Amino acid sequence: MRRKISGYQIFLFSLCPVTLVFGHILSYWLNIDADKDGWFNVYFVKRGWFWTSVVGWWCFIRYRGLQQVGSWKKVLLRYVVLTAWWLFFTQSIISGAAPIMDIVFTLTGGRCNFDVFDPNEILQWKLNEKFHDTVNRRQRSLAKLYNVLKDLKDDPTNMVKHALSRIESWVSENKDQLMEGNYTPGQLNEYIDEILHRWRKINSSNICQSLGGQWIGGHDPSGHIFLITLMSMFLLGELQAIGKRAWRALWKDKAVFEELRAHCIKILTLKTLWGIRTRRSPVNNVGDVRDVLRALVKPPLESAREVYYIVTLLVKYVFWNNPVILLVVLVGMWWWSFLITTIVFHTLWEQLSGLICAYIVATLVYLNIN
Ligand SMILES: CCCCC/C=C\C/C=C\C/C=C\C/C=C\CCCC(=O)SCCNC(=O)CCNC(=O)[C@H](O)C(C)(C)COP(=O)(O)O
Ligand SMILES: Nc1ncnc2c1ncn2[C@@H]1O[C@H](COP(=O)(O)O)[C@@H](OP(=O)(O)O)[C@H]1O
Repeated sequence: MRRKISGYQIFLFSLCPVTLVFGHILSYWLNIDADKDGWFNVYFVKRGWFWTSVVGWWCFIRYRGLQQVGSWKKVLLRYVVLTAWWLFFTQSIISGAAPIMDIVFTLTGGRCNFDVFDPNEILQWKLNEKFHDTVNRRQRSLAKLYNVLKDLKDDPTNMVKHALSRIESWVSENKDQLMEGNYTPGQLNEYIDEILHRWRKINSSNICQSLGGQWIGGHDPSGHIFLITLMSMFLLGELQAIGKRAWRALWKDKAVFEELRAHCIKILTLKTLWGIRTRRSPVNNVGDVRDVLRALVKPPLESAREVYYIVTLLVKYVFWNNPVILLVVLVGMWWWSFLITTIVFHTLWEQLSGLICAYIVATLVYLNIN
């Protein structure tokens, strides 16, 4: 018998593909800059599986409890399958072996590149502006490369020494003290490339990054699109099972909003220095200094107490009673980052391969959830 697909499942299975198409269309009109090193990307998206696991796991505990062994076994199995696929696809879990996305990249002609100097500037010795996309990243990569080359300085030729001195001068921006040698920038690039590839098997983007190299040339399935598709489908997929309970809990706590309103009103109507009437002395008709002092100290203390009540209420409402709010916020954040990736980063084919690899596995996992 054919199973009927619900409206929610249509949303679940179409969210990422539709966003990819939407983002691709937007990319023709929009020309935006996205900061790869921004806190949102570095601390949230790039550690996305961690946040997704914590929030998903917490929702599960709060809505299903740990007693119903039957239900958590199934959830755990789905979680393990998705986690294993994320690990195999994006991380080097077996020592020496590259993750699937990096194998695809190297098989299609990509490699770790060390074109540090501009080969066309033979006399000027300029840094290659295509070596990493921002000045900051270029400087950081040069610092890494410098440290690696320093460890290799026992190399019999003095080319390493030469490369080192040139990179050092760029890192410290002390270009005038360059030691001249009989090499062209292109030769030095080739040389750095050759010794590093000879010294170490650079088969993953992580190793390449740690040496300061640039991972370019092949088909590079988008890690962000892959990870965000997997994370969103996991969170939204599990929401199917806890959704009704979560929805009921959200409305059961309505009294909280009344309480919050009352505390906010209290803050807004607190008597300030200007609102307080001082008692006047019958002798010289001067205001009571104690009243003034009270007016200075009391309102801030009372507002601090009210703010404390508001924060406690909100934390209890969101984190303890309704963690589904965290889940929805997280999905919203992932969706936004996904959209930015589709507009700014990778080719369409690289976005599609990232999407398809995550989508197929997540769809198999969530098509027959019950
Ligand atoms: C709603 C109900 C949900 C039910 C959940 C049920 C059960 C869960 C059960 C158990 C879970 C137990 C504990 C969970 C808590 C913590 C575990 C967290 C473990 C981790 O994941 S730690 C590692 C975190 N690492 C990341 O997140 C890295 C992600 N980043 C990447 O993969 C890459 O940076 C990239 C692919 C995004 C980009 O790569 P590049 O292109 O830059 O190379
Ligand atoms: N939404 C986003 N916001 C900021 N940076 C993003 C991004 N999507 C992708 N990137 C960056 O683009 C590069 C390719 O991403 P990916 O292959 O994971 O899709 C990565 O750079 P870095 O690896 O140099 O940090 C990544 O951080």
